[in-house]
Amino acid sequence: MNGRWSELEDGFAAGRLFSQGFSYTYDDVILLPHYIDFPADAVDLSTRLSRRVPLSIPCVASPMDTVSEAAMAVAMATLGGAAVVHCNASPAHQAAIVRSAKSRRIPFVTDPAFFSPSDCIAYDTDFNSAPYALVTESGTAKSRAVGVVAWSDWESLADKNVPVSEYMRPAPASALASCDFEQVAAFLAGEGLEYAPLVAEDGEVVDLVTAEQVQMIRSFPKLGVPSVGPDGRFLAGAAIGTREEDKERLEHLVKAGANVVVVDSSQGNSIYQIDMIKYAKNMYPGLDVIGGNVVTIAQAQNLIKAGVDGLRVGMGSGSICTTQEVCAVGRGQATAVYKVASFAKDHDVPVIADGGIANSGHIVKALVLGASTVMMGSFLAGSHEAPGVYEYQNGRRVKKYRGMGSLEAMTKGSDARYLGDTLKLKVAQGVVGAVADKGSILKLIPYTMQAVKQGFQDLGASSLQSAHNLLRSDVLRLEVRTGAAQVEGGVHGLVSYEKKPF
Ligand SMILES: NC(=O)C1=CN([C@@H]2O[C@H](COP(=O)(O)OP(=O)(O)OC[C@H]3O[C@@H](n4cnc5c(N)ncnc54)[C@H](O)[C@@H]3O)[C@@H](O)[C@H]2O)C=CC1
Ligand SMILES: O=c1[nH]c(=O)c2[nH+]cn([C@@H]3O[C@H](COP(=O)(O)O)[C@@H](O)[C@H]3O)c2[nH]1
Ligand SMILES: [K+]
Repeated sequence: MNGRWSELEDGFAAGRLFSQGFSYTYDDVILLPHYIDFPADAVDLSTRLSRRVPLSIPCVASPMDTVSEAAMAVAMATLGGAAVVHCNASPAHQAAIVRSAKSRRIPFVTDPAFFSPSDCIAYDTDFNSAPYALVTESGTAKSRAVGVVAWSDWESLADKNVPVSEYMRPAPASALASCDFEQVAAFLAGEGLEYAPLVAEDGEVVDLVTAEQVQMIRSFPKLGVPSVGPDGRFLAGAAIGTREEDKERLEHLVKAGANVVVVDSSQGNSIYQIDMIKYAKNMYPGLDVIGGNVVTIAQAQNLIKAGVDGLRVGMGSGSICTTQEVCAVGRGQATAVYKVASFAKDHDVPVIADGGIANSGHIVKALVLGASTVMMGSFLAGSHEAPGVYEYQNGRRVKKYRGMGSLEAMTKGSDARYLGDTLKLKVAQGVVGAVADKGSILKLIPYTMQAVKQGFQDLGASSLQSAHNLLRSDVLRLEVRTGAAQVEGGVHGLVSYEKKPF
């Protein structure tokens, strides 16, 4: 071309596209197809969450109190991804969530209610929306199971004021919490049981598994290669803040077996975070520490210098985020991911593209632009595995989803993060909302990963490494979509339609 413009040059290389002074988000850009010489099923999406934490799929659940607790952690680990347990709880409570997730090898948590034989059950809600509750000697998980109360038996009682010992069913044989899904399924089938307590080695009753749950899991796509830590148990991440008291939180989490910690902040390039990273790396050299959030190379540089093993990228891109409106600071997510990943790759630091993921195409774009994983809040909120209960809004089944910087989340209970700030004025950087019921992520994520594989196939990328090679060698070509091109790229011109992705 001899430096001259050529009409045969097609699309832009990422380096050129992202250096023109625009802040682009996923919807602004489109990837041009390349050459297919392998089937979509041959695409390998295995990756790393951080330097020493491998995953078999590039999906991470956000550390938010309407997204990541034990049920999300075990489901994500089962699928080969990971969840980061939120820190909007006391250190002991957060550690208990991590412990609960790591105490089992099955993809679900039912959180049954516990009663002692002398208890009377007054309300339907005492069953935690489950068909069965457990009866133990002391009425807590830490004693021997003596029976099971079926909601249907309780419901048919004329007088609810009788102790459960009078109508409970005898406790069936227990399954060991160390059993994986297939072993639990075989145990229930072998014993001909409808349900069985799941009991840890120390005798603690962990859960109540039912044949119905086993049937439901069987109706989902085949489970992938699970994420298991060096301890042989499900992988679980956990978030911490940057206050002095977060050092004690960190100790609780390490004792509970957290495999990786995320220092959770909207602006990670701070003296507080750098000090916390250095402290955590010094105290627990075997623990991977992820820093963030960052959106620029300068921010990333400081955290990498402090010793992070992973970087969380995104400021204001989240569905519940108002940071860009409130503070005027942030960056378009496609630009942020590309820029930070371009720097982090030379330091072997994996990048998590955090926030703004609304569909599988956004995941493809994030990964191809250099991220190793995507972190999702709204995409996973509203699922069976997300904390909270379903309610109805205008006839739609929804679950609450809220920003961790919303007033409601900031002032929740004993939120230690803001205790020191009681005299300061609090300004929200997030909203409280609701998202539609998404069913189980054990179904949603496998279908989403299949869609991502199809995107990779169109690009001629058989793995994340190969996608990153195409990006860095400028073989990958992109363009910015005009407003009209974005409309054209969506469904348009129909009187009505139903969007049923799978
Ligand atoms: N990714 C995003 O775009 C955003 C995320 N969020 C989420 O909201 C939650 C809260 O985020 P932030 O408000 O950024 O939390 P943060 O804990 O980083 O900051 C809260 C305030 O405390 C100050 N602070 C932190 N450590 C301190 C220390 N040791 N001494 C004195 N002051 C200290 C900070 O400077 C800031 O003013 C997080 O879960 C975060 O992920 C909030 C806004 C934007
Ligand atoms: O500006 C913000 N105010 C908030 O209150 C807030 N809470 C979470 N986050 C960030 O949003 C990410 C999840 O975004 P999505 O719902 O789009 O997946 C999360 O992973 C966070 O990075 C917040 N950002
Ligand atoms: K936003």
